[in-house]
Amino acid sequence: QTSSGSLYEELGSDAGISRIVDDTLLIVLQDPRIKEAFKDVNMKRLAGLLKEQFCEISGGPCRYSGDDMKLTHEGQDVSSAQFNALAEDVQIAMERLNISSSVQNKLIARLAPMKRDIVIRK
Ligand code: HEM
Repeated sequence: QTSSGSLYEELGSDAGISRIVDDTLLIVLQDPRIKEAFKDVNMKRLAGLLKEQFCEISGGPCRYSGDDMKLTHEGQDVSSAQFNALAEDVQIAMERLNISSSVQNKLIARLAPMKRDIVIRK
């Protein structure tokens, strides 16, 4: 970890983010709290978009090419508990990849503000 390093670099750049996203989605598909929501979703496509998104929000060189979070999750009826479950799954994936908790917390902190767009239901 260099002093000039962005969160993107701390996460292991493209290869590291790729592993985080792939592992997260495997955990999500086993997670009884949220797996149902993804049963008809093209997971390969979702993985590609999440990689772009995580890269961009961590200060990497990618640009997210998907739909905005509000539009995407409208009609999914995502609850606050489900949002928290997904964030927890991202954290579990990072923990298993031996990413330090300070770096884990930084990524989670950048995902947290998306909650207001993703969760409509109170
Ligand atoms: C930190 C939280 C989350 C992030 C960053 C996130 C991010 C994304 C992204 C980038 C996409 C792809 C957008 C596109 O298709 O253009 C997506 C799609 C989707 N998300 Fe989320 N999401 C989050 C939470 C959730 C939760 C909690 C649920 C449900 C339990 C959920 C359900 C879905 C579903 C079902 C799709 C696929 C929509 C479709 O292809 O029709 N998401 N999400």
